[in-house]
Amino acid sequence: MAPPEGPRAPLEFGGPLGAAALLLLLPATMFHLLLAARSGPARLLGPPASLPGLEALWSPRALLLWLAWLGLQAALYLLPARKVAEGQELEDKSRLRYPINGFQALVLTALLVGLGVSAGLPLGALPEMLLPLAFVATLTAFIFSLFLYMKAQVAPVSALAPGGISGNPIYDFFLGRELNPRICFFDFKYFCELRPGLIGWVLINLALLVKEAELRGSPSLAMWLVNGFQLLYVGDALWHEEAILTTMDITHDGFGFMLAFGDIAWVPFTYSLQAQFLLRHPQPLGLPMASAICLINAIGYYIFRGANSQKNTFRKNPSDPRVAGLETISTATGRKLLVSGWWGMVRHPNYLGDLIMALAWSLPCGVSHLLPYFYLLYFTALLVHREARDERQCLQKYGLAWQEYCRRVPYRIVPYIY
Ligand SMILES: NC(=O)C1=CN([C@@H]2O[C@H](COP(=O)(O)OP(=O)(O)OC[C@H]3O[C@@H](n4cnc5c(N)ncnc54)[C@H](OP(=O)(O)O)[C@@H]3O)[C@@H](O)[C@H]2O)C=CC1
Ligand SMILES: CC(C)CCC[C@@H](C)[C@H]1CC=C2C3=C(CC[C@@]21C)[C@@]1(C)CC[C@H](O)C(C)(C)[C@@H]1CC3
Repeated sequence: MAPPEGPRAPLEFGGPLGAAALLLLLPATMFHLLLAARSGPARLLGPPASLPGLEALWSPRALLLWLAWLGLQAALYLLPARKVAEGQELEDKSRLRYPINGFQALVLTALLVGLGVSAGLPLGALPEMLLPLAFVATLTAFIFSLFLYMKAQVAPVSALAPGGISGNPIYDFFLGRELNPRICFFDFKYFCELRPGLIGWVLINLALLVKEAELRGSPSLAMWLVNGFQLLYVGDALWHEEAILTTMDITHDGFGFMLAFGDIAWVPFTYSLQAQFLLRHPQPLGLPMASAICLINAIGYYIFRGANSQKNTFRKNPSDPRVAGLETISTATGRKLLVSGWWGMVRHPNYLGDLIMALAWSLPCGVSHLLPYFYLLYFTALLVHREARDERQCLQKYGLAWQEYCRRVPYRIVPYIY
């Protein structure tokens, strides 16, 4: 269907050229990281020691395993949910409904994996399959994004996202045209954002821990910390699953290659980079340092969770006693903006907490290599860019009230610094 007339959102990521470059660069970066983590020098910058042939990338066993994983997560998504939540109001004033059973999917997956392992499933063999698994995940992301692009051609105009209707096929394929592509109750974006990739990430971490125990007798303290911190992060995301319904990805961004690849390939295979690194590059870690890193993670988590929960509670019910006493600014839309509490400290306190946790995930890997700090570097860039996008949208939405908020809360992410 033709895109709507009228003002269009400004092009992001350098427009069609930037999008075309990212289509190649993102998968290339992911494979570079996978190869670097298993190589001796583990260099973040510079070419990998050797390039894999097709036989190292393509494996029918990996394809089967990958399809079984997607099938399992889809089946768990379709199980009866403890709650069905309503999303934000859409342009046509309707609200979509979403099953809240992500945490249940995580627990059931853990039980199934536990059963499998006790029946002889070799979890420690998974790290050897990361390359072909990442390859089929990338192929799936391309094919799936093509399907999403075609599906959007026949979707009603009201179902399209503001950012993905430039009319340029490469740009729209990358950013995603349809806001909430679904087949019946199955919401592709919501499913992909929280299930196969996020749960896959902790499963890969666990497999790396098991492999380390096989190789060295027991997992290292550093490996335990990385596994524990990231499991907490994923468990928290699934426990607070409903909160994702107010994030930018669900309310504003279309579902195209960027999110499809990000969700199902980038997250599991690059977010597990620290554990991949530790398997081949063991790092000594004493108890005092480990305790300090735990404290950093706890501070980050406290800020991240406090800020996200405060905003969610406020958005759901501004007269909830937990947020009713906070200072606010009224906006012309009828919605208010918090100007005290976490959201009075900086304009994105949740990003600050997330970044502090990112640092804690890298520190167990020591300071001899830059590679395990990739997540921290990438994530800083992602959040700075995301913050700028969000500010633009908020200024458009709230106008003068947003300017007043920026005046009262001048720092974006880090108090007195940025
Ligand atoms: N690990 C990862 O790879 C990633 C993690 N994240 C994490 O996801 C979480 C969600 O991030 P994201 O969706 O980017 O953005 P936020 O959750 O920060 O949401 C931004 C929205 O919050 C509302 N808002 C902003 N300021 C205020 C205020 N003062 N009072 C009330 N509402 C306000 C506005 O929406 P409105 O007014 O319409 O409600 C704004 O558009 C973050 O914790 C982030 O760190 C994000 C990206 C990647
Ligand atoms: C591949 C590209 C460079 C960028 C892709 C970005 C995506 C990987 C991220 C965009 C927003 C995300 C969120 C989470 C994971 C990463 C992606 C998909 C999130 C689910 C992680 C867990 C958090 O608790 C959260 C708040 C639920 C996150 C929501 C945003």
